[in-house]
Amino acid sequence: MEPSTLDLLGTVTGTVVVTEPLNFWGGQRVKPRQQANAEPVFEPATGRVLCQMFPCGSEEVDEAIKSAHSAYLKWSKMAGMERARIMLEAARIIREKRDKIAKLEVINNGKSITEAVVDIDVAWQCIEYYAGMAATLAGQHVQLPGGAFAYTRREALGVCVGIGAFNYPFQVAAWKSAPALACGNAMVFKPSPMTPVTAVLLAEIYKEAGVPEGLFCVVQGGADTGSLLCHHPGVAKVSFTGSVPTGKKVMEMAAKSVKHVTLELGGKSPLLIFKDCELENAVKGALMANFLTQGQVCCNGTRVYVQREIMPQFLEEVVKRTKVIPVGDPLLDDTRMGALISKPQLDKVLAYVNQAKKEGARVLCGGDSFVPSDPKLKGGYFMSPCVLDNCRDDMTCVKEEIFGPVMSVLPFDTEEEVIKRANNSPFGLASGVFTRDISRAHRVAENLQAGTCFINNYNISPVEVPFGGYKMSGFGRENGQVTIEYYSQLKTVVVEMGDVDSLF
Ligand SMILES: NC(=O)C1=CN([C@@H]2O[C@H](COP(=O)(O)OP(=O)(O)OC[C@H]3O[C@@H](n4cnc5c(N)ncnc54)[C@H](O)[C@@H]3O)[C@@H](O)[C@H]2O)C=CC1
Ligand SMILES: C[N+](C)(C)CCCC(=O)O
Repeated sequence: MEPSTLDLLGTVTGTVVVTEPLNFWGGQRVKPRQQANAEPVFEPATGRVLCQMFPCGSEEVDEAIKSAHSAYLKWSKMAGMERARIMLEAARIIREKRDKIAKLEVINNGKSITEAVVDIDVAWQCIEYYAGMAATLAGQHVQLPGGAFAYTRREALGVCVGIGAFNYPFQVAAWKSAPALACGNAMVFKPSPMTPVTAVLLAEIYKEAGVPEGLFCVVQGGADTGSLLCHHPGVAKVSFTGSVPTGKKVMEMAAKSVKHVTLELGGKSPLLIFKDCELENAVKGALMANFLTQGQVCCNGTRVYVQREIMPQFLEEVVKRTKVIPVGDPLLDDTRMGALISKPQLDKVLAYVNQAKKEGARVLCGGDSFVPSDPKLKGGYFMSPCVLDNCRDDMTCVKEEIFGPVMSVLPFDTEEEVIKRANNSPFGLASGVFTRDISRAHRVAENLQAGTCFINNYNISPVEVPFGGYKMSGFGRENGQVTIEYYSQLKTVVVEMGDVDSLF
């Protein structure tokens, strides 16, 4: 019997099997055309197969894009207020189904339910926020000589493609689709092949809210399906979230037909903790900067620079708190850290810890695979959160994005020195500073080369503020007013009121 993926309340880890089709276009779930190349999708907390992911081939991608295009023709002609009303309804439905969506997200992603609930809240807030902006889209009127004038129209781009990473499956689908839809576009979304099960819920919710059929489509697949989308002539824009190497490929593919591109890529963000900080907040900030979603967060502040005078107190406190983070069944309310996304990801992160040891870092806590006492979690991809001391800027753990719960702590002496060291990275997604000196805080924020700087907190990303990278962390933004510009184009209309003054 096919369980309904939204009939989950009361379920526990290790019990859900998803058999319903995970593609969505033409206003409904679509069965995969072929069973070839199926990939098992795992429940990270148990290592059990949750479902099969059947990648879409070129005919399916084509169908989805055609379906999105016909919806775009209707949607883009509607008034912003009309679009807003439907988007607000979608936000309301997400709010209503929040706990069930969060539960499925946990089962597929492995993060704690406490975090997943916040993710789903951020998703509906994002849709609500852009619903509010849909009716504000407007052009300018420009008076010209002789009674002539011009006006500008802010128009949709067409069919936009969203490609997501595994760490925030539902939220990233909302972050991309909300501004896209507000501007009058349609979207074809491809989730990560490791987390295919929740994007289709968003598609159903948009449909229930009243969008034209095909406006938000979901195609499943990995790199091959992704490149079909990036090469497709019917696509106007690709918004990509993922790693730097894949981002480069996406940009290259999009360049062939000059598609618009937004790239939200990886990071190795610095967090600067000055001796005049409020230490307890700085410690809490460092934990928030490193351990959300088992450390698999692009904007994490994984290079923690601590001013030498307060290093002993900082380390003592941060290690004390890291050691007591409850790791285990992600569906339990008390759990604060669940399982990493996959066995290969867990092995990769553990290998980074070993490499760090070889290069001279000292493990102050964690860094080992972890087997919870509950027997059903024996096959899960858990590890104990890790703090590394004795780090230097030239170590692998300080230079490369680990994408796991590993914090590298480094001492510094002066502001000038630490800014230079913090900026010495090809990445530039986020950064943070803890200090009580307000001039220093703003000076540091000005001088750090990153798309975001958090002052006296970390990893707070309200939908009202832009999020995105500098340097190799990408370009374009998500969230905030400015993202409207990344999902729309400006037309200038020039109007003559007199006779044509021809030179010929
Ligand atoms: N800046 C941001 O907002 C975020 C960045 N990331 C970054 O993503 C990485 C981890 O996520 P992963 O899912 O492992 O990244 P990934 O780059 O392996 O995959 C991301 C997405 O790209 C697709 N893809 C892979 N090859 C493709 C190709 N040739 N053409 C088109 N699409 C292709 C994948 O199927 C997946 O949907 C980390 O580096 C992390 O920092 C993750 C989350 C947020
Ligand atoms: C939600 N937040 C801010 C912790 C992370 C969002 C970026 C990402 O998708 O990794």
